[in-house]
Amino acid sequence: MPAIAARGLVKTYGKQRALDGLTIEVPEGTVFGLLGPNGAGKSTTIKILTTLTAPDSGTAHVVGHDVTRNPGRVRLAIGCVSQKISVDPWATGRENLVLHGGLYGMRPRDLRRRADELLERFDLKAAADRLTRTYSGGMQRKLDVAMGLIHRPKVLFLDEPTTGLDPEARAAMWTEIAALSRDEGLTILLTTHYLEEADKLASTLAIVDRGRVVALGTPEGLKSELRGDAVQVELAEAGDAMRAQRALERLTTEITAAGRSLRARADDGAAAVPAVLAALDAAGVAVLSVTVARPSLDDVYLRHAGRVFEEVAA
Ligand SMILES: Nc1ncnc2c1ncn2[C@@H]1O[C@H](COP(=O)(O)OP(=O)(O)OP(=O)(O)O)[C@@H](O)[C@H]1O
Repeated sequence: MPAIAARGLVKTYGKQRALDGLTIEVPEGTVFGLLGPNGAGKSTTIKILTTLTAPDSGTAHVVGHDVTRNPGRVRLAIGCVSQKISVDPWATGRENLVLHGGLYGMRPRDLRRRADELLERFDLKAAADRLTRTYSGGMQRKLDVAMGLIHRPKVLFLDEPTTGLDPEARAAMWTEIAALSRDEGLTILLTTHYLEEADKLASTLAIVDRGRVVALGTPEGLKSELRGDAVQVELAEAGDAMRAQRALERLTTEITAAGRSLRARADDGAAAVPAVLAALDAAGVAVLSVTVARPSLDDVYLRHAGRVFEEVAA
């Protein structure tokens, strides 16, 4: 039985179709990433799976319980860490954990022990009895995740767990999330805008666009579907994009233009560079740079959603 199974989820807000038949299945003990730009439908999916809102149609089960028929069972089995930090700034780290565990009706002795265990695990022991308003963003985020785990859930939902963190705190959070799934067999569903985060953490990835899953697989599998290298050309003038596109048609495939950037694919990118430069020069197109890279998740996104990820996110 999968830990999470959602089939054909549809959710509409007024005229806005947030989910348009989204289907995912998450095996127990794995980290599943929902990757997509702002407005793709990631948070709406989490809201449905965590019983905060009901789908217009479709079904969803979490650890075997139907989210609409049996929300109480689902809530006991899951931990949620929402996009916004939910720690009480006027309580200490330990108090936050105890307050949160109390909501689940945990017994005081067990709760104290579990709070200590989590403070230790998230390296917050020294700060445990300080008001959390004195914590750094990274520490607050760690406490937030610890709160989500207080009642020993089987499935943890993390909605953009590293948004707003500096690179160091982000890397530390990645280490924690990977360890949670590896050491404790926790099933984790996370949403992210960061291609790098999805690449690093998720064993399976669903790329979401306009409320649907447009690509599904392991990060490596998705990347290896793409043949050859990605060639990116920065033009001096956006007005040259059409001419440049035509000049590259015989040398590369899958050419797309966005502003002054052109992306294309070539079997051997490095070998294609001189020919690309020569063809653009012959067409009278001024070039600022040409770069070649192995396919990234960005290329996977472009292939499946027909758009460049960063642009959509911006
Ligand atoms: N309560 C609401 N009322 C109206 N529209 C909503 C509501 N919640 C979400 N939407 C709309 O539904 C669409 C999907 O939103 P959702 O928050 O699920 O996307 P997301 O992928 O999580 O984006 P983000 O990365 O910004 O959190 C968006 O167009 C959004 O504006």
